[in-house]
Amino acid sequence: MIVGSVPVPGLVLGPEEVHRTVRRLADELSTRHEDGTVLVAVLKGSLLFMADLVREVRFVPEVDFMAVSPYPSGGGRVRLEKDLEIDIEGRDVVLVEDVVDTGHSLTLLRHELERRGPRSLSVCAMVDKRARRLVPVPIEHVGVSVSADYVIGYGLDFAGRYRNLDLIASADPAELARDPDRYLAWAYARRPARR
Ligand SMILES: O=P(O)(O)OC[C@H]1O[C@H](OP(=O)(O)OP(=O)(O)O)[C@H](O)[C@@H]1O
Ligand SMILES: Nc1nc2[nH]cnc2c(=O)[nH]1
Repeated sequence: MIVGSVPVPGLVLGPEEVHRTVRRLADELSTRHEDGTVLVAVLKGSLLFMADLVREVRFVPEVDFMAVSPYPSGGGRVRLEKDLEIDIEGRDVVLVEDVVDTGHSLTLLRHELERRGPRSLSVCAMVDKRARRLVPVPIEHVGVSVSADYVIGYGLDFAGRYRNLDLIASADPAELARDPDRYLAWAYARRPARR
């Protein structure tokens, strides 16, 4: 979105809508899951989402973390950077993702978790960029589907910025590549007042 000569991101979900979305997803999970369900967050982007989700679910979750990263050679290949600490065989597992883009990361993660023999496995993703998908992969619980190419906020960064925002916005990656701080003033002006 361009206002005058200053490009600004498009708001996808404001802080209230983010919170409502997390509550809805937590309700969905709570109808299907019971105490002991393992919530696996994918680092680093799922940091805020996971922190909010565990406070909204109505069962006692166990939490663990994984991380993946693309091979430098590219081509959509992804490798596991950090593995779980717990054994998930026979457990109900929910993978908590901030965003699904091409689907390469989620495909690897689903495969990795499935082969360990969980009792059930589902995915809860805050943002689904469906139009960008290169590999079809199931997502059982979706927060918001967006047509944007690139989103920031609520865990999603550009060069380390914007993760700590309570909102989700679409942004122009070319603009961010030119100036990673481009949207900081816009974003910080929208931070909720401190309680
Ligand atoms: O569907 P894909 O194209 O594979 O993209 C999705 C991946 O991208 C994000 O991580 P990111 O690489 O931004 O790392 P970060 O969470 O550590 O910032 C997200 O957490 C997924 O793991
Ligand atoms: N920040 C950010 N990271 C991503 N990784 C994959 N897609 C995205 C996105 O839209 N935004």
